[in-house]
Amino acid sequence: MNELSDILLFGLPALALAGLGYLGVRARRGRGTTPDRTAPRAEPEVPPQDVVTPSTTAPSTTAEPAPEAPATDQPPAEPAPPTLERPEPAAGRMVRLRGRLARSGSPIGVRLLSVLSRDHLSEDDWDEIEETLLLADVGAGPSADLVDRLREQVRVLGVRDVDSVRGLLREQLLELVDPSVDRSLATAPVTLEDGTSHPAVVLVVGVNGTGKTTTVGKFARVLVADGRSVVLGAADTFRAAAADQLQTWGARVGVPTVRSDRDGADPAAVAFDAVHQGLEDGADVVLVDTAGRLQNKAGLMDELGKITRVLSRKTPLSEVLLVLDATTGQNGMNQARVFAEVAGVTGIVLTKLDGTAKGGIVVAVQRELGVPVKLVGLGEGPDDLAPFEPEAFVDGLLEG
Ligand SMILES: Nc1nc2c(ncn2[C@@H]2O[C@H](COP(=O)(O)OP(=O)(O)OP(=O)(O)O)[C@@H](O)[C@H]2O)c(=O)[nH]1
Repeated sequence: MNELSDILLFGLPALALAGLGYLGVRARRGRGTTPDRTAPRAEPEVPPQDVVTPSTTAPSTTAEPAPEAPATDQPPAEPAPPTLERPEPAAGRMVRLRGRLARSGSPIGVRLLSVLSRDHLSEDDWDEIEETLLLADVGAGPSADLVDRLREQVRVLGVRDVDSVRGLLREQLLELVDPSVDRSLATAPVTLEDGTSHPAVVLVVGVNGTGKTTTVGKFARVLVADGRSVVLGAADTFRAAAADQLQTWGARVGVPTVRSDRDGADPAAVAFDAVHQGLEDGADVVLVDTAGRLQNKAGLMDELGKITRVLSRKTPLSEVLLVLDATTGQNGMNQARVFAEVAGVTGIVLTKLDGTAKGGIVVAVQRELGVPVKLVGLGEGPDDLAPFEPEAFVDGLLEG
């Protein structure tokens, strides 16, 4: 009953507000609501929504040019809708990591190989190898395992030349990252028992500043590049600018954003409205950004618990992605544990992997949580989000 009243109290007003925030699409089509006054004014390139098709088909990536303004005293024509961006396909983006790591200074692969190719490997050398792995956040257990296995192989095979050592190291690192894990993202619409088709709902959680909103924006582009229709839900109602930020990301590729105009609105209500909108539009995927402030575990549990409860009453959650900042090391691991416990995480997005020598956190977080890394952030560019590929990752570490 409480939950029902939550929806009645917060859901309905937020639905109305979200209607306002729906980039003006309804207003422009003459359905009587007011246009979105909160669309970021500093973004003149944001197209009017009626250029965009927020429904089952992928938004057109080129907009029709506006007709010439008539030379009469009629009201001035609307400005020409700008061309929507055409995001790059996501396949193969991981290879960028190599170049990005090379710029980061001391990739672990270079350090490991320089020790491993010494003529006689002393105890100190093996300690140095283990220390390098630890500094890269591989974690104590996996680092010790890798050193043991390498020691054994080097002893048995007696290899010293750099190419053979590189081969052994590559094999061992790959085993730690585990290429056999299923890293696919559940973004296909789901058919419920009653035969109705629902959008895949992806909830994105994580601590502020890890790159959550940016990741949701980049992920929308990945999906659009793949021909999917997407609705964004700005359930990070704690920071008003986060909704603007998300809306701008979406508008660049013709994806609508459901948001509330009220600071501190109920995030569960906004998330609910986003899913409702996705259903109404027949969208393939609804991506929901959350605030996830980690002031205390109970607060987080309340907030995320309510969002998941309210959403799953409408449609099942397809993915809960935890965004972690690769540069935060052990601190990131502590956050990961709390979120995994609270939110039922199904995949990790590791951001800021560019420019850090701490890529080993991929191994640590997967081992600790038993959840695979599915996406990685490789920079601040709009298409710098890549599906995680173990081979390309290890090659990036070794050859960066
Ligand atoms: N170098 C780099 N920067 C990134 C990456 N992903 C995100 N960022 C940057 O990280 C900063 C924080 O990103 P946001 O998306 O605002 O973080 P957030 O977690 O949503 O933070 P809140 O909205 O405050 O909750 C921004 O400057 C992003 O450009 C990445 O993969 N690499």
